Order: sequence, then structure tokens, then C-alpha cells
Amino acid sequence: MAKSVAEHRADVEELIRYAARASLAGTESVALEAAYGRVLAADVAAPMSLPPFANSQMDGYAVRSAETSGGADLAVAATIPAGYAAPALPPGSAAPIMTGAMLPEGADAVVPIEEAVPDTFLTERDGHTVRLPESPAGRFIRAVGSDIAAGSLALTAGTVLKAPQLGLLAALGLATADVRPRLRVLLLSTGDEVVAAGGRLDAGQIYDANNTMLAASLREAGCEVVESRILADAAPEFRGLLDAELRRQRADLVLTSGGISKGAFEVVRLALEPEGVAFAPVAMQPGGPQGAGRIGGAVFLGFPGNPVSCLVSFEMFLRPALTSVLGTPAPRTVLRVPLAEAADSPAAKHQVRRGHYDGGRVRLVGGAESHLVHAMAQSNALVHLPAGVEHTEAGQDVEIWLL
Ligand SMILES: Nc1nc2c(c(=O)[nH]1)N[C@H]1C(S)=C(S)[C@@H](COP(=O)(O)OP(=O)(O)OC[C@H]3O[C@@H](n4cnc5c(N)ncnc54)[C@H](O)[C@@H]3O)O[C@H]1N2
Ligand code: MOO
Repeated sequence: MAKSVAEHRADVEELIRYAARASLAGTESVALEAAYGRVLAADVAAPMSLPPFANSQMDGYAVRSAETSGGADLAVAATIPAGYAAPALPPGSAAPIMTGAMLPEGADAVVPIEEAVPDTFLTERDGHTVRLPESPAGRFIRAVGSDIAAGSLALTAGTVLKAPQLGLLAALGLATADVRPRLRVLLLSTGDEVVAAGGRLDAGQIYDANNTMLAASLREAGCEVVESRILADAAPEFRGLLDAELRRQRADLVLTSGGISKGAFEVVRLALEPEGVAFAPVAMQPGGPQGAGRIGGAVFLGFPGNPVSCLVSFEMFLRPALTSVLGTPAPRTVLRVPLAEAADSPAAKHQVRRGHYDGGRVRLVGGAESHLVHAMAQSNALVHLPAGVEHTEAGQDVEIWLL
């Protein structure tokens, strides 16, 4: 009997937990520019306060609030631009101050230039006075540490570094981040008919779609990908080439496409089944044939050769396992939306169709067959027609995952 989608997902997650043991335990230091999408290996404490000094939130005048009660005419003191140490504010005066400039000693409020009379900047040199309204203490002042205090927790271990988090680390003056090593994936396409893009096609051959597609999915998920194509007719030859690849470069996960179903030349299955890798069908369409197990110190997953089956296998099994174990990538957005047309699906299988969601309904794109790469490229969602369902009416709600 075929495994259920949930059973296979649990098996893949357990394998990925094993594959990720080195990533989860390790640390590498990377420059912030290279840290996008990486996962913090340890808590980060703020090495300094933000803001590091009290400064103005507005272009205006720095004042002693007590000297503004009921509105006041104050002598114009020396201008304070951003980026300089401010001299103390003389009593009875107001210092022109720019946004981000250091608050002078003695000042405890800032009056925006729009509220000053006149509302253009005057200079100390001309001996002017300026009329300012009453302003309470603290007005338009950004206090030291009001964003984060030195020594407090800035980011926790396990945080995925995206633009906002990288902005914080940069503001704290940190040039590098300690992140988890990425999962190393050896990605292999198999089959004598498969030729790398740009190569010459002989009769009966096709271009390799899977390596490019899966490499993109894996990189987006934060993995380090080593790609290769293995052409081998016989299982011992396949095993020899795979071992040679694994000696050449360490891998946590070996991911193959093709060569695992019922044909006469299924080299992946024939080579690895005797070593305990399981090739059990999953009650899913496409992506029914699946291989999973361990080879040497690495984890092995075998996806079926059809490109749509590969994408669906990645989205249904590997991507959720990576999210759950490593924290990247972010989970897919799941919605329940009306199906634009009626659809039939096999009751015994969880069918995953490709669809286009327009914000209201989801329309199926192409048929259920797993060779339809053009339709796949037009879709922006996976549409789930679960096991036990044979017919879905137009307008009925279905679960979709936004791609
Ligand atoms: N008698 C049966 N035949 C098949 C069954 C079955 O249950 N009984 N299952 C079918 C299903 S479903 C699938 S999916 C495929 C899976 O087969 P394999 O994983 O062994 O893959 P291949 O036979 O090597 O290739 C299948 C298909 O995909 C093309 N392919 C392979 N690699 C690539 C690549 N890198 N880029 C683009 N296209 C690729 C290949 O040429 C085949 O057309 O088996 C069914 N058969
Ligand atoms: O499982 Mo296959 O992927 O239906 O085409």
C-alpha cells in the first residue's frame, strides 16, 4: 500500500534533521553583505546603545524647555550640524540644530523650524533672536538607548537575516554575523536522455530541467548546492560515480531526480535499494515515486524524473522539512479560496495541481500530467485536491499554497 503524504513528510523531516546536525551545531562568520537569508547561530547582544547619543528628531532649535514657558524670544546660538560634538547651550539661547545632530548639554527639547518666528534659520553671527512657542521637556528628542540599550539582546539565535535584521546589525557597527553553516546538497540528474542546457540534443534526448529548477528551489531555501549529472546505464557504475562525487565534495544531502520508478533502467533505485534506501510509492500525484534513506554519512532523497513531479516533491516534502528543521525558507502562504472550475481527481491520491490565483479565485493551469513545464511556469500556486476527494465543484473552496 502506498504511504500517505503525511507519513512521507514525517520521514523526510526526520532525515533532514539528521542531515542538518552539522549545520545546527556549527558556526561560520560571514560579512553582512553575504549574510542575507542566513540563520543566526547565536544570540547577538548590542555592543552599543542606539541612539548612541541624545539627538534631534527635527530640523529646528534646541532649547531649555523651562525657558520657553508661555513662548519666548531667545538669542540664536551656534548652529549644530549632524556629525559634530555639540558645545553646551548658553542660558537664554536657542541653537539651530539639524535632524540627527547631537543635543547640546543643557538642552532638553527641540522646536521644529516650522514653529519658529521667523521660520527660516538665523545665525548666531548676526546677533538675532528667535520667537519660539512653549515646548515640554523631551519634545522631539531621541534619547540615548531609546531604540536599544548597550548589552541588551538585539537578535536571538535562529533568526533569519533579512533586510530589517541586517539593518540593525549594521547600525550596531557589526561588520560580520555568526551564522549556521548551510546544508550542503549534492544535486544529481540522471538518465541517458538528459542533456545539460546548451549541449547538443541527439534523437530521443531532452534538456535537463530538473537540476536548474531544484537548484533554484534549494538556493532560495538557503542551501549550498553542488550540481552534477550522472550518466550511467548500470547500477554498479552509478554507485561508483556517486561515491566518487561524494569523495570529491562533502554533502549532507544527496538529491537525485529520475531513475526510481518501474522501468528497466532505473539505475538510482537498482543501485540504492540493496543498501536499504526505501523506494515506496506515496499516494500523491504527481510525485508518486519517492526514494528516501541514508547513504554513507549523507541523507538521500530521490525525486521522480518528471519536472512537475520534482517541483511538487520539493514543495510537499523537502521544503517543509527545511523550514521545520533549519528555520529557512519561510513557510508557504496557505489560503482557502474558491476553485474557478470543476475538477476531478483520483480518490486514492492527494492530487497537486498547478493554478493561477488572481486574488479572488484560483484557476487551474494545464492538466494534471507531470511533464507540463510551460503550464507550471504560468502558475503562481499549488492547488490541493486531497485523498478521498473525487470531484470538486466550481466555486468550492480548495487549499492553495502560493509559490
Ligand atoms: N509502469 C509504470 N511506469 C511509470 C510509473 C509507474 O508507476 N508504473 N510511474 C510514472 C510516474 S508517476 C513517474 S513520475 C515517472 C517517474 O519515473 P522516474 O523517476 O524513474 O524518472 P525517469 O523515468 O527517469 O523520467 C521520467 C520522465 O522525466 C523525464 N526526465 C528525467 N529527468 C529529467 C530532467 N533532469 N529534466 C527533464 N526531464 C527529465 C524523463 O525523460 C521522463 O520523461 O515514471 C512513470 N512511469
Ligand atoms: O508521480 Mo508522476 O510524478 O504522476 O508523474
